[in-house]
Amino acid sequence: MSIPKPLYADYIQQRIRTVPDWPQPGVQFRDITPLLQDPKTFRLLVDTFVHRYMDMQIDLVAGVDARGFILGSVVAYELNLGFVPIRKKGKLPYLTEAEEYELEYGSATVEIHADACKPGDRVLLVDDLVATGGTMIAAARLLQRLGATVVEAAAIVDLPELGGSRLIAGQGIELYTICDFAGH
Ligand SMILES: O=P(O)(O)OC[C@H]1O[C@H](OP(=O)(O)OP(=O)(O)O)[C@H](O)[C@@H]1O
Ligand SMILES: Nc1ncnc2[nH]cnc12
Repeated sequence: MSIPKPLYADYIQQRIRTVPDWPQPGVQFRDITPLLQDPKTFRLLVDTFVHRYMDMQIDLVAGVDARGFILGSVVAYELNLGFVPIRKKGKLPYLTEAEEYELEYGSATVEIHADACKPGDRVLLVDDLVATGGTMIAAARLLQRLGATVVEAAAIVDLPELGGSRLIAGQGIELYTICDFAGH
């Protein structure tokens, strides 16, 4: 059964700006900065996630570098939980686990501190957007390698035509998004 759309999904979606041909021709960039800038939509956005997760016995919230930090840390704070940053390669100072993933062109690596969570932890994974799904899957693999259970992956936006949400589901990871956009 699919998860019903949250009450304010349209209100939130209307405040996401589309910038054509950025960062390269053909890409429709879904810019969440207007959503964050407006205090009412920012609060609605955070509250939407808090309402969804407040009864799910989450132990920890993990957010993906960089836009996943903005949302994930506030959601963690509101849920009275700790926050774990999953960072791009070379930024974390202590012992790390790393996972490489494919981008549209080339590859990238995300890292997590080896002691960021412990076996059995129930983790909520947060990013702003799912496109090809590579980032979310790599982040989930890092958490799983440390023995955590990814209770759900959550994002504001899904771009279903890029196939990421299907890939994430294919990995057995539950995905919750507030709105989706056609096209890239
Ligand atoms: O589903 P995918 O194809 O993996 O794409 C989604 C990722 O792309 C964007 O981050 P980006 O890599 O542009 O980094 P940034 O947050 O530093 O801008 C976005 O914030 C997601 O993390
Ligand atoms: N179209 C898009 N808009 C915003 N962030 C993205 N990350 C990958 N594709 C994106």
